[in-house]
Amino acid sequence: TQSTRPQRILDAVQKNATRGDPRSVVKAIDHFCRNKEWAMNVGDEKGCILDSVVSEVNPATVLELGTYCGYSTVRIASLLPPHAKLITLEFNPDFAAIARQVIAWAGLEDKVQLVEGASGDWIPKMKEQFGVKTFDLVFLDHWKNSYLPDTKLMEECSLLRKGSVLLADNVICPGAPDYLEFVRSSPRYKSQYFKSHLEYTKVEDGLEKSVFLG
Ligand SMILES: Oc1cc(-c2ccc(F)cc2)cc2cccnc12
Ligand SMILES: [Mg+2]
Repeated sequence: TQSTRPQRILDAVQKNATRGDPRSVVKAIDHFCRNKEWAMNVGDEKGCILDSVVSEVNPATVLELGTYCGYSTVRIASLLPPHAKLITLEFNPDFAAIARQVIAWAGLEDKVQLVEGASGDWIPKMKEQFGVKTFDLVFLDHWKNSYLPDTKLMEECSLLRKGSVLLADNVICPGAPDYLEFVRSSPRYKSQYFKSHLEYTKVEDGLEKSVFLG
């Protein structure tokens, strides 16, 4: 039977990465996607910026919107302090099934809760379902036209506190113009653009870091 690209990414991890070693999982996926098949992981260049923001925030609670194969989930979770929690939402069940196995291979299942479904449905349930009060860090990496509505929804659900950090991937390519306009013009956010490149390419892309001011 024909395999899918996420399946081939998982195979590359299971063949080339060491169980329980998150950095080797990240390296194996980057090597596969740079040399064999492009895939929409945040990648190593933007991934280093992600790592620096995670380390700076040192979050106890993280929400990731858009798991795909779990590449950024593994990058983030590998940097979290002992009792910190990462909740990652994935709409596509096939992606979620692969991501669970990638996260398990990295040995990070205790730090990660992967939830299948639509962000718009799950964001209002975060408090009651997962006992989350607020998120210290949110990584937006799902459908670009969901960035803005989901951000407004997180505000409405009081899931952001003074100092919560939003980090958004792909603000240039594919682009999230309405989101960028909002966080850059709103008095309730302090925004900063980190120029980079679309994963595994020379095309411009970047991450937008926005601190919620309360
Ligand atoms: O990092 C990403 C990249 C792309 C993308 C796809 C095709 C292109 F030609 C260029 C960029 C899509 C994403 C969708 C969701 C989360 N991240 C994405
Ligand atoms: Mg992305």
